[in-house]
Amino acid sequence: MKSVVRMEHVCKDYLLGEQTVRALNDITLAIEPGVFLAISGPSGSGKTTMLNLMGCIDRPSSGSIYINDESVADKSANELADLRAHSIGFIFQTFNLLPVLSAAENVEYPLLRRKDVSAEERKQRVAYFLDIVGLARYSNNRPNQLSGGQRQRVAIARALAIKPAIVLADEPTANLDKRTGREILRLMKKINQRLGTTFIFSTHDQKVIDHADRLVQFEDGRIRAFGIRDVDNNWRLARVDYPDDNLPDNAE
Ligand SMILES: Nc1ncnc2c1ncn2[C@@H]1O[C@H](COP(=O)(O)OP(=O)(O)OP(=O)(O)O)[C@@H](O)[C@H]1O
Repeated sequence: MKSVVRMEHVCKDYLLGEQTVRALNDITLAIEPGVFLAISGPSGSGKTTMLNLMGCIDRPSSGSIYINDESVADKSANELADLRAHSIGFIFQTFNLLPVLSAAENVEYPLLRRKDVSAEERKQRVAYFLDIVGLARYSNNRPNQLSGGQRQRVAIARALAIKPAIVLADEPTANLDKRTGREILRLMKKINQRLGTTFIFSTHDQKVIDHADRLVQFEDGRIRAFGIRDVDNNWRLARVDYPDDNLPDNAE
């Protein structure tokens, strides 16, 4: 079956002084195109690490990662940058807009790397995606002339401008008030349904999880459960058990 992201036995270790921290422990999963997938789990469980690996911002310590069924293991830094520029949009908790650029220029920015997109098409895409996120009137505003919700809308338009197969969003509503956060999620969902873009986002928040149609629950760098909505819109959760689950904490 075709997948937008596939991981096989992926581990990620960070070196912290003398100590090795295992942030991801033997992750295997495949994500189908077009899903609206939440990665949930407590702080430190590995969500951001997972998104960084999916986005080819970082490399795994071991295991294999495939984007659109193509292995990324042998790609150079430059080839990974190209892959990101064509296939992966990013949305961050802190928006990460360039403060000296207008909303339109921020949306245009990732397209400047794309030699296959003409100046004319760049303009059209900027206008189209600013319109999709409801900000056509604000195209000349700089980020500090926009509200938090509007800034995140610009970031969504920026992520979409490359027409990515996947949008990765690290806690996209964490810095927004509840109402604005809900609006941003509804907007992401609308785009998911209208354009078929795969959205993968991390969150702690049950209200955010409620918008998803797929769920991957993390705990201590491992997948604890996979979730899928059934026909009645209820979660059907498949728990993943590990051989060491029932060992007492002091077991050798
Ligand atoms: N650059 C790093 N160097 C060392 N350890 C790291 C680094 N980045 C993450 N870690 C560790 O890896 C583990 C997973 O971190 P990660 O940021 O992926 O978790 P998270 O689920 O996204 O947490 P949060 O919800 O707080 O953002 C944690 O134990 C964290 O301390």
